Amino acid sequence: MSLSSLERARAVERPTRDAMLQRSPAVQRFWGQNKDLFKDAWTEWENAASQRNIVLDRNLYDPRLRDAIEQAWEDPTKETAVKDLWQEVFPGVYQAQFFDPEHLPVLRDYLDEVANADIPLRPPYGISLNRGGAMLDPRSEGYLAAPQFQSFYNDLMDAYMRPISRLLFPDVMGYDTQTFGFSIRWQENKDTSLRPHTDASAVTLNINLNLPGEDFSGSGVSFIDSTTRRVQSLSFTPGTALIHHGSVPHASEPITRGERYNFVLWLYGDHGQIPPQGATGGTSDPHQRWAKPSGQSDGFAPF
Ligand SMILES: O=C(O)CCC(=O)C(=O)O
Ligand SMILES: [Fe+2]
Repeated sequence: MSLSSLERARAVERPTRDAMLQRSPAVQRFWGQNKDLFKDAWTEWENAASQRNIVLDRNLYDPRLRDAIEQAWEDPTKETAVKDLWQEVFPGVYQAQFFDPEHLPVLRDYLDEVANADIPLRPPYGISLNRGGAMLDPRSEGYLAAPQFQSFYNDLMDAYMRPISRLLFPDVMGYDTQTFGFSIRWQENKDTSLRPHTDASAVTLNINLNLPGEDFSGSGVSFIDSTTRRVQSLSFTPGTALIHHGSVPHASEPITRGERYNFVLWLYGDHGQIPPQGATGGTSDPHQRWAKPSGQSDGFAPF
């Protein structure tokens, strides 16, 4: 009897955490050789599993953000309503309510089902290996290839993140064709913090996925002003997001109690290009900002 893709994906022997941390060539081969198998397995899982009744759609967004975004797509000259929802909370760092806390359980239930699917998922290992996280973009090996998730992710990147980035950071225009993303789960005594760093992105959107009442202690993200050296710690409430140039130095402070969940999403240009330091951005008009670039993914993954 022949096994289904889902059964075969579940049966594949997985690389150890040590091998992943060492980035051994065998790990690379593992993801490369099983790429199509895992993609097929996610499709099969989607058609069969208990998450069938979970719908990932625009109801997840904060209603004010969703309305403003939808109006701007209809009439880009109304884009200021989107910009007005973002507050500059540190030089070059903006905050807004992004997902609706009341609807976040839908996304979190879905991600729990993903974890239970028992299909190998590659955790993010940019700066350290995060146990509870997953790669989200098709350019990444071992990404979350479930079709429903992918259409939600694509809409988030194309309809929300890119125009918001262009509005807040005019220099990002043209350095935003490529998408990249991962999820993180911060846990006390496990994956607790990240040292100060910059991201290899033109722009980074960091969206909190904690549910109302799902509290944690510590785990702020501190930002460093490159000009004044001032440091400020920013904290997340359920569904809030921060957006900043990847070049703004930041660090994840230790989590001391509970868990914090988030999506970290990047845009950058073809071949990993980011805007030159100090660029102010050319002149683009609203209709150019509210448009999806025609190019394809260049397949380049920063990590
Ligand atoms: O703690 C956070 O949410 C920030 C994570 C981060 O900076 C990164 O993954 O590059
Ligand atoms: Fe970062």
